[in-house]
Order: sequence, then structure tokens, then C-alpha cells
Amino acid sequence: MTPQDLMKQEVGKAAAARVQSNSIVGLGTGSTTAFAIEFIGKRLADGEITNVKGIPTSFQATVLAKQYGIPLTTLDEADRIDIAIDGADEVDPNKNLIKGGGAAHTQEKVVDALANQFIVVVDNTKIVDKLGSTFLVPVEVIPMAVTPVMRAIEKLGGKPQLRMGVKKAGPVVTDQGNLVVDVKFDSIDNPADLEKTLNNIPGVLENGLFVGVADLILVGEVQGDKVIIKEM
Ligand SMILES: O=C(CO)[C@H](O)[C@H](O)COP(=O)(O)O
Repeated sequence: MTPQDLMKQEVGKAAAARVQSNSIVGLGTGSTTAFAIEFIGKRLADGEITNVKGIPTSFQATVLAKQYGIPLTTLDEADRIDIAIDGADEVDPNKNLIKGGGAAHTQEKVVDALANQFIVVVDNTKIVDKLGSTFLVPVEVIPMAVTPVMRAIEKLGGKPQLRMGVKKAGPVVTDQGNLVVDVKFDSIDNPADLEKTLNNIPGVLENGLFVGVADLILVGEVQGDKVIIKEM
């Protein structure tokens, strides 16, 4: 396991340890959350916690929850989400995030924003002074609007690029059947304004800026030969 994978595993485990019996848990997407899902499943299997139901944020989360024996529910059935655990691509000092590296940010924002407590799990490579420093802003777009949306984003000063598949010819298609445009902004001075402005472009479904949504950030960091977990 690489040091980064080790950080992801330990931070996933730390978040899973916060899940209590009789709770409804938002299950995020990505490689860090995958460890959290695995450990929630283990705690259920060991009888350490009981009566936990998951609400997945993607096809990936659904598959993992089934693999690790976490019963699932839906937003139509559940009256609340007690805790959501999800990864991020960047975290700033105000706990604002860029998400969507796995093209799942639309469902993630719905679930994470509804949770009474939203815990973000990251390794320390994801911590930045300013959003947009290392990662592009993902924007989910309905397919027929992709060209006008890209033009509108250019007018805002962004440099958009259509996300292409890996080991799949053509663009990435989201779980909703849409496309993802990744946008480079020279400087994101006001993430809250940009989040709203992007979502106001006709044809945009949702973007990966998560402003004021996260309650707690758990950060995995290698120190010597072990991983410590810091809180933000
Ligand atoms: O937002 C996401 C998926 O849409 C992920 O949570 C984000 O990309 C982080 O993934 P990872 O834990 O694999 O680095």
C-alpha cells in the first residue's frame, strides 16, 4: 500500500468509527470513502453497531455497500440522514470543498447537504490555501447544452474542457446520463458566488464547489511510520 493509500484507509476507518447504531448514513464516492464503507460493513458484521442504513451517492457506493453488507434506503423512505461521509479533491481553510473527481458531485451534494453531520475524509495532499489551486471545478451538464455551457463558462473567465473516459472511448457519462466539463479558473476569490453563478447557466445540473456544507474534516497524515488523524 502506498503512503497515500494508507492515509486514505486510516481516515476512512476513523470516520466509520463515528457511525452509531440506529442511524442513516450518507455513503460518499471515491477511493477514500470506499475504505469508510468497508469499515462500516465490518462493524455491522462484528455486531459492534446495529440497524444502520446507507443512502448511496453513486453507482460505486451502491455496489460497495452491497459488497460489505450495508442495507440501503432512499431519500423517499428516510426522514433524515444522521451522518454523511464523503471524500474531496480540495479542502480550503473555511472547510469549503471541490468535489466531483469521480463525477458523482450532483448526488453527493444532495446527500451531504441533507446530513445532520457531514464528515469529509481526505489525506493531507487535499488541503489547499485557495480552491482551484490544484484541481479543476467539475460541472455536470445535460448533453444537448454542452456547447453553449462551455461558451458561457469562457465568458466568466474559465477554461472548460470536456472530461474524457479512461478505458472508454468518448466522454465520461455520469450516473444521471450527463457530461462533465472541468473548468480551470485562474483565481477563485469567492467560491460561494461562483457556485451560484455556474449553477445559473441553463443546462448546468450541478457543480463541484461545496460551500458551507462540511461540518468536520478528518485529515490523514503520515508521521514517521504511522498515520495520524487531524481534525479541521
Ligand atoms: O467527489 C468525489 C467523487 O465525485 C470524491 O469524493 C473525490 O473525488 C475524492 O476521491 P478520492 O477519495 O478517490 O480521492
